[in-house]
Amino acid sequence: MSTVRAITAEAAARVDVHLMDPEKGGFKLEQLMELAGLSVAETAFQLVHERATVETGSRSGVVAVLCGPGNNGGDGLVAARHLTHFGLKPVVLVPKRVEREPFVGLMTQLRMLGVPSATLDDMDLILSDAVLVVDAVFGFSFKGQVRAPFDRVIKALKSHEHKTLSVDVPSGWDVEKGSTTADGFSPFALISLTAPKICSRQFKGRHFIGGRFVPLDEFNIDVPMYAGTQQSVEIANDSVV
Ligand SMILES: NC(=O)C1=CN([C@@H]2O[C@H](COP(=O)(O)OP(=O)(O)OC[C@H]3O[C@@H](n4cnc5c(N)ncnc54)[C@H](OP(=O)(O)O)[C@@H]3O)[C@@H](O)[C@H]2O)[C@@H](O)CC1
Ligand SMILES: [K+]
Repeated sequence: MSTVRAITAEAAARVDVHLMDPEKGGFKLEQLMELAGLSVAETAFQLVHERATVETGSRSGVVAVLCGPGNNGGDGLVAARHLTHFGLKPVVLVPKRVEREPFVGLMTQLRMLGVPSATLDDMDLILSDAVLVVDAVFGFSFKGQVRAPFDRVIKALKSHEHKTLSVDVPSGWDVEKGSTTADGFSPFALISLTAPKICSRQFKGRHFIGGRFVPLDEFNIDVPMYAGTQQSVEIANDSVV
């Protein structure tokens, strides 16, 4: 079995900076976020269909997308937009609005598509109704103890972990140490962007890699073998080293 090397939070931030340096990577944040969000949406769509819920009509087809105040949250907003075009029914929950781009534009795009934006008061209802929950609350820049109002969000995610896909890092996990409590939040699926973070060595669920924009060999990262037009690849959950 082939292995995939995990990277530290610091290495992940370094890759980000390099990619967005006009003299080096030449990317804009919006471009990377679009590709990251597309890979999240593709994976979420696959998981919804595997669970045979949309086809049987037994559930609502609602995908709850919980978005935090950083770029992880931005990935969630992009994913919600793609999911609408894929024929699913996302509902976004953004507990802390960010009044700068690309967040403002992404929220406008969602409004134009008629994607509902829920409040914390609706959270429990929406999570219960959802066929899949996308956790885009915190990514590789999360530090310390979860602060309000996100403590409430992480607690609610715990109750729905059996149907939660986490983006990049299970929210609330230390990016290196992982879950710091034995009975902590443990999502059933994770999509690591670019490369798994160190904490994912302890992750036991279904593990995907997405964010297909890193040049091969450039950062000493194990870029997975994406097939054809695929934006994400599933890896064996004990293959992260
Ligand atoms: N190259 C790639 O792979 C790409 C990756 N991308 C994505 O970007 C993600 C990294 O994004 P990021 O750096 O903006 O940080 P992220 O983790 O979303 O959160 C920061 C926010 O959380 C807050 N916050 C922190 N700790 C907290 C606490 N304890 N309790 C409460 N709040 C806390 C913090 O607030 P502050 O501490 O600043 O007040 C800040 O607002 C990455 O994981 C991936 O998903 C793509 O979009 C682009 C290409
Ligand atoms: K997350």
